[in-house]
Amino acid sequence: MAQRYYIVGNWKMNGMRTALPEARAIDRAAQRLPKVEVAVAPPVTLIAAMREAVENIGIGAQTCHSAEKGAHTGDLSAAMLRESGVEFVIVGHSERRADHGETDAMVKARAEAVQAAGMGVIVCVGESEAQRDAGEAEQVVARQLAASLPGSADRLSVAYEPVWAIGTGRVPSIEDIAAMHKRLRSALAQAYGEAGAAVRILYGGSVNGNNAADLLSVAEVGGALVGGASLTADAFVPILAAAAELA
Ligand SMILES: O=C[C@H](O)COP(=O)(O)O
Repeated sequence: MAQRYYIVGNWKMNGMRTALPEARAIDRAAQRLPKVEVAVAPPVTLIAAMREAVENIGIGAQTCHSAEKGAHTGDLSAAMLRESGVEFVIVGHSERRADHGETDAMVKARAEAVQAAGMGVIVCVGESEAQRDAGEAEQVVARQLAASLPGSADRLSVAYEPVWAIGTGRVPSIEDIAAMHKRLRSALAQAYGEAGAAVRILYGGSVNGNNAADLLSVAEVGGALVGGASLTADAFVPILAAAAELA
């Protein structure tokens, strides 16, 4: 494949300072596996310490506000996150959409704010189990993507995460992942023309060391967004190794 696999660990609301040795071990593995682009999005409270602790992995944030500043108690702007040491921000994760009512329009605005601050952005989309069962997964996700995408493909990645596969140990069939990623690729071409081809499409949802090779082998899967299995080096490094093996 032309681009390096992009393997991103999303620590969600996990990790105190006692987790920093895990980040250091992931960092050492990433140094040994230069064919893979590795990143971790820790909770905001760990960003500064992780910045000090690692050299070979990217560091990201898990969400941000779309405004530059103002009366938004508890929120952080893209520029603040950049100053704190991150290079990318995940936006539109299904947990943000469900827990905080983030709409497609909000996701789009956040993605544009992240780009305006000069960082990479990962826009997440995915169907519910009911939508998958109703045979509507592709249409729903394509619609969600079209409404969530920023105006530019600059430093953009997309993560396809079926909601029902997150943290459940269940993954879609290889055929279903292939069909969805193909659909997303054509949606990106429609949105951005030629520039859409450079956008990496990650798969997320119960990725682990045992299934990573199969999932990353699917056409148009350019990496993975990993939750639970990114919290320890023991679980995460086998995923990085699988990507390196395929690179
Ligand atoms: O952002 C990561 C995803 O929500 C996947 O989480 P998971 O690997 O624990 O299923």
